[in-house]
Amino acid sequence: MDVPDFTSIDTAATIGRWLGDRYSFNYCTTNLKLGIGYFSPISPLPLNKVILRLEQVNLFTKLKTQLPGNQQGYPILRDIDLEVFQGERIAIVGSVGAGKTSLLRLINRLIEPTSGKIYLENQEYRQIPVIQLRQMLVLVLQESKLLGMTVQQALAYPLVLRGLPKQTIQQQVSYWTEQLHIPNEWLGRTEVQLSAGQRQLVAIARALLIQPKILLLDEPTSALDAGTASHLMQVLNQLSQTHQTTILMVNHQLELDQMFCTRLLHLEQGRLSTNQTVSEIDWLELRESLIQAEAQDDFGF
Ligand SMILES: Nc1ncnc2c1ncn2[C@@H]1O[C@H](COP(=O)(O)OP(=O)(O)OP(=O)(O)O)[C@@H](O)[C@H]1O
Repeated sequence: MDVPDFTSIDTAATIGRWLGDRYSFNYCTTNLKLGIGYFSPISPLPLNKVILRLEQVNLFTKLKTQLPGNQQGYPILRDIDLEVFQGERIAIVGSVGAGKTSLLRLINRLIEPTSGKIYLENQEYRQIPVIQLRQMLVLVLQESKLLGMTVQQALAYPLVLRGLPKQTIQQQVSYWTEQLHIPNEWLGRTEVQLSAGQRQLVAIARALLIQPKILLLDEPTSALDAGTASHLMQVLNQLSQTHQTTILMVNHQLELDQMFCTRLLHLEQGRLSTNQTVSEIDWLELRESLIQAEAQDDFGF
């Protein structure tokens, strides 16, 4: 995408169009559409089991130099109430710095809320041993590390920790690498020998190998080409339908959110302004609101 032409007379309109492309229903999704064509229709979910619940969750980050009168720190997430049903596919959108990644990190317990409670299958987070929590939910961030391992070792590692027999581990690794079209040549490579997109795909494969109940994905297609992204979404779609895996995904491509997800959360300055099923969303209004918020953040209008 080209950057705006700041010399243009109609700068605001140019920037608006530029930002608009980012939230476009067509941007980067031409090939995705082909993939989406393969999606089996989203079957109605038996929304009968709440798997995750957030109650009045607030997150403040303390600044090193606190301003007088602001001893609480900087607000990142405010008054988040959320119920997630098993098998839901939830898109999280919001402009830069709205708190999307922080929400995923909270749910994955990489950070603790300043106040409020989080429950997984009705058990309060602090009562669940972290090791057990890590097996139930997995977070894939945009930048994933292989921690000095080869791809093969990194993929096998979570299963080795579980003490599974070598043959089972090999079968599982082969199954998921095949599913995600990860070629055998990558298996001997280390992190520095992989592109950003290859690393992203390997990180997702590793998450799927853990077979979590909840999969947290931070912009899972950001480094992938359209064809690979489309294939990934098909795999995730199938996983969600066959295993009732719950997926929460930060993603800026609204068309993909509309096709793949069952519900959408819109975060605005740390608050949940929208929490609706995809059929209830006014997509054009949402797009406009995202563009406006970003223009305000970036350009002050
Ligand atoms: N460890 C931290 N210390 C201080 N502030 C932080 C920390 N982590 C996040 N923040 C702040 O919290 C806010 C939300 O950050 P977060 O990364 O969750 O936003 P986001 O919606 O994921 O943004 P983006 O779309 O740019 O990834 C930002 O203002 C950010 O500067």
